[in-house]
Parts: sequence; structure tokens; C-alpha cells
Amino acid sequence: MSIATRPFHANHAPFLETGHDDPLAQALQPPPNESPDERALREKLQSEASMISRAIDEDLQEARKAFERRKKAVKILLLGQAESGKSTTLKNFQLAFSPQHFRSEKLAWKTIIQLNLIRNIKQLLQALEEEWNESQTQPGNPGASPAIPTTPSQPIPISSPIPIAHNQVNNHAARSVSPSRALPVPSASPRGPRAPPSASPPPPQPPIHNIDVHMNGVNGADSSPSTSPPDRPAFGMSAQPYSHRQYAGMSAKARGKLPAYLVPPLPSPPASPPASPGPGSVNGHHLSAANGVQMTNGSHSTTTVSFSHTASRPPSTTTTPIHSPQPSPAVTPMPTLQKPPAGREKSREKSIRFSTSPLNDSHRRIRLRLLPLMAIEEELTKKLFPEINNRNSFSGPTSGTAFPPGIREVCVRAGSGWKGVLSTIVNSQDTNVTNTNTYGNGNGNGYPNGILKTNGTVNGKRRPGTADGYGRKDDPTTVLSACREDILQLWDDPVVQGVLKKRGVRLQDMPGFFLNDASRIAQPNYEPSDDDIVRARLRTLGVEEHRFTMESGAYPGSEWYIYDVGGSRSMRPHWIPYFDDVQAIIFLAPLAFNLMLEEDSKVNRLEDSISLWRQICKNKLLEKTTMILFLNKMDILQATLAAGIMVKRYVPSYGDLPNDVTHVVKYFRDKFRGYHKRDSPQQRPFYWHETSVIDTRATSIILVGVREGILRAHLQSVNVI
Ligand SMILES: Nc1nc2c(ncn2[C@@H]2O[C@H](COP(=O)(O)OP(=O)(O)OP(=O)(O)O)[C@@H](O)[C@H]2O)c(=O)[nH]1
Ligand SMILES: [Mg+2]
Repeated sequence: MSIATRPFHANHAPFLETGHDDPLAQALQPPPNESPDERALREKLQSEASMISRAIDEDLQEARKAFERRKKAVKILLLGQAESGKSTTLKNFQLAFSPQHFRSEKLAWKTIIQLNLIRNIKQLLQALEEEWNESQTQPGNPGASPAIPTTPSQPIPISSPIPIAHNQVNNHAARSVSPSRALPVPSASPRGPRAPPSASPPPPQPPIHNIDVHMNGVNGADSSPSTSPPDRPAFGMSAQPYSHRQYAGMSAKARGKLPAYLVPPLPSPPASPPASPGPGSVNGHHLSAANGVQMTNGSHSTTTVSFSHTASRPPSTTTTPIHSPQPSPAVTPMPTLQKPPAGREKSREKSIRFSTSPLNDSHRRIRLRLLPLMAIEEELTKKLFPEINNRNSFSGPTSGTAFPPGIREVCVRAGSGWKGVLSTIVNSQDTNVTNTNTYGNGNGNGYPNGILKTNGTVNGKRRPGTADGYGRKDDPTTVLSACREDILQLWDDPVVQGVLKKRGVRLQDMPGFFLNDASRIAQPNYEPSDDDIVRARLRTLGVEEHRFTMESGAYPGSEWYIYDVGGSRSMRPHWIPYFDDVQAIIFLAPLAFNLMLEEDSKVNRLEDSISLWRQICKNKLLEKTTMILFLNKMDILQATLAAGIMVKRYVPSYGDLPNDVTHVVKYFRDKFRGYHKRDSPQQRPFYWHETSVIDTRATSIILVGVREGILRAHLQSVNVI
């Protein structure tokens, strides 16, 4: 009873003070008979524990704030097929609204631009090699044209013929020697403005299927070429032709066994040269398949594409002369054989190759001097993106592309932190010039076969910036600047341009084309311009999240998340998890009515774009998402139409509408708009723009409008306005 009437404090206070019934309080009680040292240690541990606890609380707080910020942030998903311009649009966003952030990544982009340039050079050399290979013929075996290695240390298999960029005409065009698929283009100065594709003869293309075909039904056939292993030294390899004296001293049998590239060149032409040999002969020797080759497009006959599911009849196939039957007047003859004594002629005819190529020894020497670039590129890409760019192990989305091995695109996996890696590498190269190379081939100089001598010479030629103190010899900046004159000489050479034209190779039209800027980029102090960065090509794999804060505009400080995705078919399933959390989709759709998909050369790009658009429009997760359509690559459409390429040839339902930009854009825009209206589960905001996102100025104006539109819709949705 007394307990019941005892005041509360009298009953419980003593327990609270001593913590007799609270296990935690008991545990925290100092032990009895605690010494001063023990006490100090205990208090120290307690203070550390409470600091950790506070830090965890702060982290949680931060995470909560970040979550709230993210919830309020504007989120945009960039969608579209591969090479449609998604990453380029992202860069425009950053440049327009977060320029400091954009420029802070300059260093990383510098290396990508250098890699793009090296890849251009590689493609150029490859085209020249193929020219060389094809121009060599043995009378007894006209078809023999073995593949040859590109670098002495690590041969790159080259298929012959290399797959053409039949799917890429302007921006990513003809990149190989399968001329029947290349769109013929008028000649243009290599440094001049991009030339539009020529109207005549019309471009032979693989059949285009009905544009309404459901894209899921089409599987990505591997269009990559089969490659043959190299079995013969490359042109321009260290094997030099024998001197005339050596050659004269050989037996007929030994001479007969000599490959053409080891046969000494002809002496200087006589004052009055003999009549020019026809395409079928050189120096009196008959050539069966070297020059003047005509290829038909019989196997790539063009069928028409129809929006209306009607079966279309392929138009009659045309025969397209690809190789000019006569060498161009500017062409200098390749070293060829002197006519042998009559008795030996027959046996030699059987075994010696004859070259009709206009390429000469100076081209070979330049090529040889450029080889270190290939080694640099190979090693750098391996080091940066080992699992992606290692051609032996990678079997991802680029493995089924039209890129020949060795000149495939540089790509980067989302979240790999490649910018940080690159910046670190570039920084260390810039500041630590005395470092030894980190990814050489083991011979200590980073170059294959000891081409680069430690005294700064390559085959006796002094190279600036190598061993004479300008920079590191395994650094792309150093090696590019060392090769600068050779690059310019090769690219400006009318003979080389003639070969490219003859082979239908349009390097200018490829993504990440920088050869016209080589004199600027191959400088020791090169710094990329904003435009360089925007034009740099780096294929996206997976989905990349880019967060940035608006540095200016109506809502400075607002946070934006932009998701940039890889657009090739194998990448598309990765998009879906992002659908339910974005306010807007920017869909990039180049009106590439005459091009084929890289990953499936049977599917027209525009057909694929429309199918993809329809799927996006139908998706229930996106029913409230603002849809913004960028009809991109308007510059390319303009050039294509200006060249006289007829839309109705590819899209019969286009009929006899005028073949000009206004009508073509209106026609396809209405298609996209119609599908949006028809396929969307409910009404939602829809905007469209005509864009050329490599034009940063024009794009920034468009993006201001896009940003305001998205922000307004977003603020309305969260009831702020
Ligand atoms: N001429 C021209 N080229 C463009 C345009 N937009 C993009 N490009 C180029 O097209 C190439 C591909 O652009 P990206 O932005 O990398 O394409 P993507 O859609 O991100 O491609 P993936 O990452 O493979 O999905 C790059 O070399 C760009 O410079 C354009 O409007 N005109
Ligand atoms: Mg991309």
C-alpha cells in the first residue's frame, strides 16, 4: 500500500539515476574502480563513437536531400537509334547551360578526339593498302590478293573487300571498298566543305522492307565481314625493293619468286615516254584484273519501300562503274618491272605481281612512319576500355558492326568513369614527361619493331617531340605532332585523294572525322575547341546518367538529369528501367531515308526510326511524358537531296511530291506526328524540331525553347505554377 501512495519521483528517480533496470545505461556505466587511464581511454572511444554516429546521421540527411532534389530535378531521356545524335545533343545541353562543367572535361575529350583522328588515319591507310593489294596481280593467278598486316608487331586482319558503309552515306559513309554499296560522291577538295553525294549514278542499296514492319521482328544480322588472316607483308613495310644491282645479280628462278614489292622500280622515264598503256596492260604485260574494274550491283538491287504494305518491285539494277578505267592524269605510276629479256618473260609472267596502283614509294614511306600511331591507338584503347575495346575478347554490340577489325569505333561503357581515367592519364602525360612508358610493347620505346629509335628517329628521320625532349613517346599528343607533316602530306596528296575517290571511300562522311583539322589537332599544344568536343565520336554502351546544375537561364541552380543511352539494337532493352521516372523524352530521328542500319544492313534507318518511335509512343510507362522529336541531321538531308537522290526511290509512297527539303521534312514529320497521335495511350505534350546538332549555335537556341517547355510542364506537374 505504501508503494501505491509513494510519489512517482520517490519511487523511480533512484533507478533512473543509477540505470539499474536499463541495460544500455548499465553498459555505459563506468566500471567500478576505474583508473584515470582507463577512464581517459573510455571517454576517447565514446567520443569517437558519437562522431561516427553523427557522420552517419549527416550522410542519411544528405541522401534524403539528394533524393528530394532528384525527385524535383528535371529528368530527360535521350532516345534514338545508334548514331542518331543523342550524345551530341547531350553535349549541346552541357555547352549551352553548364559551360563550365562542359569545359572541365576538355582534357578527357582531347584524347578521344586524338583517337578519332588516328582512326581516320587508320582508315585512310587501310584504303591505300587495299588499293595496293588489288592493284597487284599475277598473270597466272589474277585473283590473288592476299591480306597484309597493318603493323609490323601486331598484324590487323583486313578483309577484302572491306565492308562498305552502305548504311552510312553522308555522315558515316562509305568507308571501304565495296563500291557497289557506296554512294558515289563528287570529288571535293579534302579540306573543302563536305560535298553532297552525287546524283548520278543512283545509289545501289540493299532491299528496303516495308517501313511499317515491327522492328522487334527483325534480328540483328551480323554484317561484319569475314576476315582473312594476313599472309604477306604490307605495302610500305620495312621490306624494301631490291636495288637494280642486286636484282640483276639474281638468277631467273630467284627473280621469278620475288613478290612485286621487292622488285626494283623502273628507272626514270625516258624523255619521250611510250604511249600510255591501256587499262589492261602495264609495260606491255597484260593485266587481268587490276584497273578499270567494273562492278555491278546485281546482288544489291534496290527495292522500294512502302508505307502502305504493298509489295514493291525492285527497279532495274544498274551497272555502276566504280574504278575509273584510266588512271587519273595526276597519278604517278607505282614501281613496276622492267621488261625482262625475251627468254625469261614467260616464266616471270607466271610468278611476279604487277602493280597498276598510282601509289608510290613515298606513300609507302609515309605509311611506315605513321605506323607508331596505330600502336598508340591500340594500346591506349586497350588501357582505357580493356573489356570493351579488346577486339579479341569483346563480343558486345560493336562486334556485329560494319567496322573492319582494327578500325572499329571507340566506345565506352556507362559508369566506367572514363573521363576521370582519361584526365588522369593525360595529366600525367602532360606533367611527367620523364616517366617511362606505361604501355609499351616491351622494347622500351613503345613502338613496334623498334621503328622509333631512341635517338628520336624513325628509319633515320628525326621526329620532333620524341626522344629529343618535347614529350613522351607513348603519348598521342607527342606522336601525333611528330607525324603531323606526314599526315598532312598524305591527306592532301591528290594521288591519295584519287585512290579514295576511285574506291568510293568518303572518310569525310564518317562519324568523328577530323582529318581536315589534323594540322591543328596534331600540334603539341593542341586544346580542343567546343566544336571539336561536340563532333567527337564516342559510341555509348549502356545508359549514362549526367547530372548538372543550370548555370544560367530562367532557373539557375535547377538540377537536371539527362540519360544518354546506347542506341544500337542490343542496347535498347536497357532503356526500359528509366521510362517511369523521366519528364521528357528527346527522340533523335535522322531522316536517313537512303541509309541502312549498321547492325543490320537489311534494315533501312528511317524505317527503324519510325518503328522505334511507334514503340516509344505506345509505351504505357511513358503515357504522360513530354515527347520532343528532333528530326536531326538536317544538313545531311539537305546534301542528299541536293545531290538529286530521290526519296520516292526508297519510299514509293512519297510519290511525285517535290524532292526538296521542305516537302520531304513535312512528309516525314507528318508520319511521325500521325503515329504519335495514333499510338499514344493518351494526349500529351508533343514538340518537334528540325536540327543539325553539330551546329552548336543553332542547337543552343532550340535547346533554350526545349528547356523552358520541359521546365514549365514539370513545374506544372509538381504544382509549382
Ligand atoms: N552532319 C551531322 N552529323 C551529326 C549530327 N548529329 C550527330 N552527328 C554526328 O553523328 C555521329 C554520331 O553521333 P552521336 O551523338 O555519337 O550518336 P549517338 O546517337 O549517341 O550514337 P550511339 O552512342 O551509338 O547510340 C557523331 O560523329 C556526330 O558528330 C548532325 O546533325 N549532322
Ligand atoms: Mg551516344
